[in-house]
Formats: sequence, C-alpha cells, structure tokens
Amino acid sequence: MSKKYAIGVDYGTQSGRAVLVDLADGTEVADHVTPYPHHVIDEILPVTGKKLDYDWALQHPADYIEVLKRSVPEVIRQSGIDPADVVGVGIDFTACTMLPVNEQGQPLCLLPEYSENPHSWTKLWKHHAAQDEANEINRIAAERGEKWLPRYGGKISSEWMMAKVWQILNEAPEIYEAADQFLEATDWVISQMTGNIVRNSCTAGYKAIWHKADGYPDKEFFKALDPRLENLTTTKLRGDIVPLGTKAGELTAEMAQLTGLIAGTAVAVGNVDAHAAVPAVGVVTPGKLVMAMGTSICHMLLGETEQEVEGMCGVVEDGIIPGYFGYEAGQSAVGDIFEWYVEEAVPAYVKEAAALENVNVHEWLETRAAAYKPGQTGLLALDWWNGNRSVLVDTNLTGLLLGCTLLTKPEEIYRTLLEATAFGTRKIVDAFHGNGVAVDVLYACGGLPQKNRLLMQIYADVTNREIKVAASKQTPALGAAMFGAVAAGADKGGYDSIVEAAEKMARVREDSYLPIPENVAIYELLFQEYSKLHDYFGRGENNVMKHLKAIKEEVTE
Ligand SMILES: Nc1ncnc2c1ncn2[C@@H]1O[C@H](COP(=O)(O)OP(=O)(O)O)[C@@H](O)[C@H]1O
Ligand SMILES: O=C(CO)[C@H](O)[C@H](O)COP(=O)(O)O
Repeated sequence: MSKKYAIGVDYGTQSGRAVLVDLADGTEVADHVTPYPHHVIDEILPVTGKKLDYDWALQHPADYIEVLKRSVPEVIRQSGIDPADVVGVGIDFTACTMLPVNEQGQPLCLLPEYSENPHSWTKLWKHHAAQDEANEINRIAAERGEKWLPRYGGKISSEWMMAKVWQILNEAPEIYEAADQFLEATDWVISQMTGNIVRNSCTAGYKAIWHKADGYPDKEFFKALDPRLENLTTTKLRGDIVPLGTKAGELTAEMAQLTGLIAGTAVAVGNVDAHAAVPAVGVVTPGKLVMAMGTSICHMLLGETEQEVEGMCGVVEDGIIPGYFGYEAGQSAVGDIFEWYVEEAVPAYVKEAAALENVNVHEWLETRAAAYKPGQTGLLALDWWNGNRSVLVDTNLTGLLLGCTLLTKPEEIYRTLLEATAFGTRKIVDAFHGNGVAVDVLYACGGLPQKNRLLMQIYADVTNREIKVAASKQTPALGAAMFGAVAAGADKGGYDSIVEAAEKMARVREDSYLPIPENVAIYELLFQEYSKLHDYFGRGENNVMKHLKAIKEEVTE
C-alpha cells in the first residue's frame, strides 16, 4: 500500500499555514505559509475607507479561502505525492473569531447590501470592543448565580462569542436581524470545504458557554441580558455540536479543484490552535501541562474531573481530547513583553553591540542575562504589561519593575522580565495543582522554546518541573492534520482515535529542561515575594495601577 498523508491548516492572526504530514510517523513533508492579503483590519474598513473604532480587529473571510487555494496545492507540489494519498484534512484557528452568515452560509460582509457595515465582518479573537457587553454578562450572570460562571474562572471574556454577538445586536441590530447564524470562523471554513455547517465542541465549549450535559445557558439568562437575545441559542447559534475528530464531511468537487485534492477526502470538524497542539506533543492523558509559548501563552491541561479553578479561561468536557475535561488558562503577554523591552526600552549601545556581533537584541541580552544567578539582579517584576488573563482576570492591571539602582544593567532587566513571566506561569500551575488538577510535567511548543534556552531553564526552575519541548515547529498544524487522519479513520489509512494518532505521529525533542535544585530554592524565595506583590496590587489592597489608568484617561480626553 502506498504511503498515506494528512494535511493540517493552521489559521493564525496574520497568516495561514498548510503542513503535509506522513501518517506513519508524523514527519512533516512540506509546509507553506500564505499571509492574509487583507491583513488584520484594525484601522480602516476596506469598502468604505472609514476609520474603525479603537479596540476593533476584523478579518476578511476570503483570505481564509486564499490560504486553501495557495498553500494546499503548494504542499502537494513540494512533496510530489499523489493527492489521492491524502486521506484527511483538518484545520485549527484562532478563537473566538466569528462571523454572521446568511441562509446560504455566505458571510454578510461579502454581500454588497451589508459590506459597508463593520459589524457584518469577521470579528477576530482580539477584537476587544465588546468589553461593555462582557462586563454586563458577568454582572448579570453573577447576580443570577449562573452555575456555568465558575467553569470560566468566574468571568467570561470580551473576546468570546456571546459578548461579540451582543455588541452586534446593540450597535447594528439590522446586521443581527440579517444574520441567519453566527459561526466560528473555523466552522465556517469547514462549511466551505464540505458544504455542511457543523459546530465543534471545542469552540462551543470554550468560547460560547456550551456544556456537554447542560447545553447553553438557558433562555431566561439571555432574556435577562436583552429580551431580543432570548432565543439566540436555538436560532442563530443553532445546530448540533460534535466532538473533535468527528468527520464534518467530505471535500466538495469545487474545493477539490481549488486545492488540488481529491473530491471526497475526509474533513475533520474545526479546532482551536492551542487545543490542536496538545495531541501534537503527544499529550493525551492528565498531569501534563502544554504551554503554547509565543507573544502570549495558552496553558492547556487534561483532568479526570470538572474542578473549579480560580481565573482559568475554561473547562470543557471533550474540549481537547475526548474522554477528559480540557482546562485552558493563559498569560496575555509573554514574548510581547520582551519585544516591548527590546523595541522601546534598551539603550542604543545594546542595539549597536548586538549589530556588531551579528546577533539580534534578544540573543545579545539572553547571553549576558544567563551569566547571572537567580536572585543576583536584585530585581523583581509583575508581568502585567497587557493585563492579567489568569488568575486575576483583570485587563486593567499593568506592569511593575522593582529594585532598580544606578548600577542596573539592561540584561538584568531582561532577565527579570523572563522571570516575571515564569512566575505568572507558576501562579497558573499552582492554581490547577492546588485545586485537584495535577500538573506533573510541562510541555512547550510555539516560537519561544526554539528561541530562548535561558527562558526555558528559568521556567523549569521556577515551576520545579521538567519541560519537554515539541519536536515540530508547526505544532498546531500537525495536531490539525492528526484530527484529519482521525476523520478519515483506520480503514482509509488514517486512525480511529486521536490517542492512536498521537502515539504514532507526535514527537518531543530528546533533550528536556530539568530543574536545577539550587536555582529552585532561590526562585522559591523570589516567588514568595512575587506573590506578595501579586496580591497587593492585584487583589485590591493597593489599586494604584487602576488609579493611574483613570487619571491617564481623564487627562487624555
Ligand atoms: N530570542 C528571543 N527570546 C525571547 N523572546 C523572543 C525572542 N525572539 C523573539 N521573541 C519574542 O517571540 C514572540 C513571537 O513568538 P512566536 O511564537 O514566533 O509568535 P506567535 O505568538 O505570533 O505565534 C515575540 O513576542 C518576540 O518578542
Ligand atoms: O484564545 C486563544 C486560544 O483559545 C488564542 O489566544 C487565540 O486563538 C490566538 O492565538 P495566537 O496568539 O496563537 O495567535
């Protein structure tokens, strides 16, 4: 029998990437990236040229199809394989990235009668303009004692489906009316590939307050938000919600022509980027925390039971791997903090020295920061440059650097920022571990583990846990391909379960990061100090960060 393959397509914030994977062992045979032609639309709406409000972030749905059109034929061409040997396709997406569609499943923004209204466009996950609606959802849910609220750590986010839908209703009721359904972009792309609209349990669970046993919050809750929302879940969010790995359908003839694949190829239901990465590093059982480390960190963990954990983003049964409760938490800025420092705050002499040595500024700082022992800088920082996503869930918190003297060096500050993000992860690890969801070992994927060894050693020392690193540089796309193989099934050359696919296809690097006992001991002391600052500034004892923000807003108006 000829070799069999699957294709995973990872839809990120700036671009989409296709990866063609050998099903026997997970080898990534070819990959190709298509930057979105319309980029992130966060300043000007293309059709009107009108300025968008602050905090808006939209995407163009045609860009998603462009990725299929350019990147899928390219991986087939590069690999030289017979398209008939691709048994399945899966995708993963940022989330909640959502759009309104008509009865035919067409995005309203592609129809001339609606395209001038920004609310007809795809709202990207980082569209943060529905914060007022999120605040109201949280207030009303808390008042009513909604039992689903603790499943989301006590607060739902402005990034999620209900806040975004309500913003559309409030600001553009005509678009709300015209929408036959609101879909996650991941489900919309699958509908374009297969002709079937099928909602997946991952985005429904984490981003749309859906629960396997209880379904969505009841109508009374939605009525309490706004009487016009009473029937939202049975009308514009209607439809069966199916587990990850389910076959959504088969590639249509039209899509086969566009992609160069064979009509009838199995297509898996949609998935989320961070969640797809979990089986791709071989994690299919509890106790192993997967960190997707880049500009931010998503922390993913499996558990046997549904536990309430302060500040987690959510717990969803079957939300990551069928048969387990999938937990998600996160830090809203990690690489972005290092980027801020490198771009905005290092002295010119550092940039010049790095250029002379032909290394980038991060690498220059890392080398020098690595020469310090834990505690030797005398510095401590709070990693809230972009607010706090878990455990405190407060976007109004800001960063803090403590302990500077006239002798403080840039590399010491850089090291302190790396440490601060590690302490942020330790808070999340402790929140899970202390609430009965074991965290025994860490797995890292994403860009940062490839870029900064010091950072990874600090994370191992601060958490006092081994860190295994993904062998793949395209971890979410590999995971999406694995779910594509599961959609195909073993009789077509794929796999019958994601556990089997992970056994054969997932890989981590041979070397791992082990905690160094003497570093662990010092970091334990520093973490106690971090925790005091964390609670003092983060739990209301000293609201100076919020006062500064309020004064800033007042004088800026
Ligand atoms: N050597 C480095 N050490 C630490 N951070 C780095 C280094 N090089 C780049 N970064 C940070 O990595 C982040 C990008 O990570 P990456 O995983 O590639 O992106 P994304 O999260 O968009 O997928 C940026 O925020 C950047 O500041
Ligand atoms: O909320 C998320 C996953 O639940 C992610 O933060 C979102 O999808 C964007 O991911 P990335 O930073 O990797 O583009």
